[in-house]
Amino acid sequence: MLKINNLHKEYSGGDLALQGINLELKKGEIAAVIGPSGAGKSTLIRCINRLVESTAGEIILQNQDINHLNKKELKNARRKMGMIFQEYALVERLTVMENVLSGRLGYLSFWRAWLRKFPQKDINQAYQILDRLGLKDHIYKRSDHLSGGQRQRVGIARALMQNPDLLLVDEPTASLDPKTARQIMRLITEMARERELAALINIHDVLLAREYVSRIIGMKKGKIVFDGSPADLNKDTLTTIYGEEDWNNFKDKDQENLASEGGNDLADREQRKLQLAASTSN
Ligand SMILES: Nc1ncnc2c1ncn2[C@@H]1O[C@H](COP(=O)(O)OP(=O)(O)OP(=O)(O)O)[C@@H](O)[C@H]1O
Repeated sequence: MLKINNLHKEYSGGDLALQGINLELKKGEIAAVIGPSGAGKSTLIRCINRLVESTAGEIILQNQDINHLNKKELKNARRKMGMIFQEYALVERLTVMENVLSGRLGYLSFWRAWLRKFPQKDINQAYQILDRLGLKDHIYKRSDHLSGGQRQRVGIARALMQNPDLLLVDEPTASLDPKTARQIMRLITEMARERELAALINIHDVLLAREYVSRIIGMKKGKIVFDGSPADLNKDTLTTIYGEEDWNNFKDKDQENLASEGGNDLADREQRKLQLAASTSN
């Protein structure tokens, strides 16, 4: 559903953020993008919906060449791409419901959008999604009265309201505590699976990526240097992505992180330990 061919991005200051990215994502496929700071992860995600204009290369989304769409065509194509941001990007003074409904703005006529006059079916859909995401009791609260985890759920709900085919997710857990981060990552991947959405998730937390997605894309200096399953992440591949480090401790660190993650029930933690053991056994 998404095919990226030889994508380049050079920022005006001369930074070569993307240097020949080739990538294909199938319908319903969820991939995490990992890599050191400055690798180009955010730039890649933002080039796909043209929040950042790429310098060369092709982005084919459902047979449309995104880089060559006019304004109206781009508006329509963007409806199919739900974006979830690290800092939530909510309108703070608006309620949860108003923020979620704004995911439908791209579908309304100019006057309906101007007057914020949403059809009843959109309002019903918003209630359903908010219920599914555990926000039923917060629907009419102002967004700035919510916790970080609740705000990110609103961000997820708004993206889902677009009825997207692709989720573009930029560091969704970076501002959250470890337990909330896991809940958010679980929700994003669950919702994508339920709706058969493809998703590209830029995330710094390798453990979370490894736990929740089956495909990991590793970037370094604007290039893809790893594309494989979580089980393929080992000392050598981590060194390729992040550089030299004592990765022997990586497994022990997993266990420490588990121990410090208070509040999870035992079964959940045992399950995670088993997954970690399986993925580090080679
Ligand atoms: N708006 C911009 N103008 C100029 N250079 C930029 C801009 N945004 C990013 N860059 C540069 O492009 C390169 C890639 O940045 P990008 O933010 O995509 O990396 P990243 O992997 O997402 O990093 P991080 O994990 O720290 O967010 C970096 O060298 C960065 O300095």
